[in-house]
Amino acid sequence: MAPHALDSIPTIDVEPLVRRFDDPGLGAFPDVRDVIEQLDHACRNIGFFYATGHGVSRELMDDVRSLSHEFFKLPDCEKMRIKMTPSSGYRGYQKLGENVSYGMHDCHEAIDYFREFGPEIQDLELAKTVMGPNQWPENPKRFRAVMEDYVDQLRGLSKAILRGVALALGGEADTFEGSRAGDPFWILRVIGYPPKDSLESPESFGIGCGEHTDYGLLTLVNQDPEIPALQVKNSSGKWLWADPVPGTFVVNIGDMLKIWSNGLYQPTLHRVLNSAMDFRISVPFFYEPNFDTKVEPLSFCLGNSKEEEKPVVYGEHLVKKVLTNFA
Ligand SMILES: N=C(N)NCCCC[C@H](N)C(=O)O
Ligand SMILES: O=C(O)CCC(=O)C(=O)O
Ligand SMILES: [Fe+2]
Repeated sequence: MAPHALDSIPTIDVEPLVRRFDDPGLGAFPDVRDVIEQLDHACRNIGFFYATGHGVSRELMDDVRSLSHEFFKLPDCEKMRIKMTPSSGYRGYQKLGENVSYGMHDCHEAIDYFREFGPEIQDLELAKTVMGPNQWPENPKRFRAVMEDYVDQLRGLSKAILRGVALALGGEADTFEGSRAGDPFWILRVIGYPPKDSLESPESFGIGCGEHTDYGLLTLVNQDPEIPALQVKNSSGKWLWADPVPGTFVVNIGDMLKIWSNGLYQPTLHRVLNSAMDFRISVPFFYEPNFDTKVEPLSFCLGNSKEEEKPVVYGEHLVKKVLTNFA
């Protein structure tokens, strides 16, 4: 069935999935079935939804963003102490305009954290590009501990949502575990979008973040309240605002889910416009497959399209993206 273009982004209360996460009969509960149906609808038709009932406290979500504000307010020389370079595995701080989307300098500064590799991956030639220690600032003092706690919680939440997505596709709940995504790579991007009229040469930048799809399985975005900035392109090509709804995550699917679902769940183009007068923070968490996994259509998804999606090794896809982002 062709996707049905939605004119608004649905909200899904994922609480039953979170509460019953470890129940072996997960897919049989009526409340879980209800969530699965909503997930299927959202993933087929728009690839985006707001998640409520996710169990991450409002205090933690707010804390993550306010520590990020504090960091970006520091003088440049202090921020540059955790500068991202090729030898840091592209992990660390990038100043305004360093990230590039399709040739335009994005109007944001950011810190990238990537999952650190265990010994099995350390020997992989492919992993060398993004290998290195994560870089944590000395200030704010609580930054590292709070972000690490946040990553732990979002890993658990993403796994729970993906159990629902797996059931929605008609697979077993643990489809995205084990050798597919049981040892998930992840990325945390702490992003700051300055108001454009605060810049000395606004003409040298593109928009906050140029249109793109995300690279992996699932993205969970925690954005500042009251600043509409994120836009999502629906299947009729219309840009919809994903306005902030305090206490929710904006969730979207990534490139790898398209391959695994053989085209049924397509990642959606989105972009960021920073037209507000205030500095905006957004902290997306990207939950990805195992770094060395070969992603190919799931056997029970082959019938979703006449053509078969081409397999890719997730790590190759990521490295290619990272290298073009900082060209
Ligand atoms: N890990 C993820 N998904 N990061 C998204 C960054 C998107 C901007 C990037 N310049 C691009 O064009 O892809
Ligand atoms: O800032 C946002 O709301 C989203 C950023 C984004 O799409 C990304 O970093 O992939
Ligand atoms: Fe994105």
